[in-house]
Amino acid sequence: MTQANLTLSGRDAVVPSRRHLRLPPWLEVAKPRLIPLLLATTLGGMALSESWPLPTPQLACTMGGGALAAAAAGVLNCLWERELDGRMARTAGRALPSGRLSVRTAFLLAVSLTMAAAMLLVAGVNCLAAGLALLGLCSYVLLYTVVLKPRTSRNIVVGGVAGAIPPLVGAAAAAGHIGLGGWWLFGLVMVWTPAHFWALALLLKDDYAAVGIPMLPVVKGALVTSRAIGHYARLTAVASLAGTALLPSGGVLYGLLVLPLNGRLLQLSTALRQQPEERQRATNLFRFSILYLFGICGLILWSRSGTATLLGQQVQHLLEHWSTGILASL
Ligand code: HEM
Ligand SMILES: CC(C)=CCC/C(C)=C/CC/C(C)=C/COP(=O)(O)OP(=O)(O)O
Repeated sequence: MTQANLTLSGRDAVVPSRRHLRLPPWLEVAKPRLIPLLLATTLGGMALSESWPLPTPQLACTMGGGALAAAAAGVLNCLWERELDGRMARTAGRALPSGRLSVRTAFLLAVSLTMAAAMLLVAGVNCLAAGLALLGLCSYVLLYTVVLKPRTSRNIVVGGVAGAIPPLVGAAAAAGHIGLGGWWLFGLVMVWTPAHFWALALLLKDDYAAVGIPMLPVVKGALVTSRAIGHYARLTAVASLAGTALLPSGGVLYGLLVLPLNGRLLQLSTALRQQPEERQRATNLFRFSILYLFGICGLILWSRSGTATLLGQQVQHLLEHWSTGILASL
């Protein structure tokens, strides 16, 4: 398969959900396939607060408002990049560049989604959560899409702050302020983003090079990118362990169960570092990066359940018993 063909089908081969049916134009521009993981990190931010679990109406308003804000951000990103998308193989068929959706309709959709998100979060949650959601929207559209993406190869190191804001929205929704746990998950998503996206960017570098977007693989090549990915993967693995101390309950169990996730992340990033040009290795890492973050958020949520708390206490008792026995035998 030629490079161009692989790049053309790169989207289908790489982005997990691309094999599904095409969505209606007005839904496609909202980038709905990103929203489940963004909401998972929002839930993770909530579960890290002492106020977890939330009353159902507050939980529903937070998730609904977060989804609407992320959708609005996606539409605004597609609006701003419609000309650029039209020139890249992966995105040329999108609703705006292909004319399946008008700019006017998309703009009205973006304004409606933004207003609906703000109203739902202010009325059903609190002003801090609403303000943070709008900050996430603005940082994705203005800071990343408009300012950083076309200018610097480190665009997602800073631009990643946009995708890391949903945990802050969740923490603010649960407790009315952002505690240490919320900031920890914010930081974890920040350091997770480069490995997530640069693995994909390795597969799409011809696309980005053709339109002059200075993604790291275009500017520095596959070897430097794979090294940077390894650096951030290690940073992610270390940062994830802080959850053991920051979770209000079930931290020991979380700390044990996060180890295989980190092992796989480091294994895949090391494999890519050994063969940076091997496209399947980049694909494997990109796909796993999504499962990894779902896994982290799933562990955070589960560790706050009654079952996990009981199990965690037993594991902690066992560990204390073993350590006492080891010390006694020395
Ligand atoms: C600035 C930071 C980020 C960049 C530049 C980025 C970039 C991308 C790109 C280009 C795609 C392929 C999209 C497509 O072809 O339709 C993608 C897919 C994806 N991203 Fe990221 N991403 C970022 C942050 C995030 C964050 C924070 C999350 C969630 C917490 C996330 C979740 C996903 C998911 C779930 C997919 C797969 C979507 C699908 O299956 O169609 N990304 N990302
Ligand atoms: C709270 C809140 C609303 C936060 C916003 C979070 C958000 C929507 C993050 C999106 C991250 C992402 C997938 C960027 C890709 O943009 P891209 O332009 O590089 O992707 P593309 O090339 O596929 O269009």
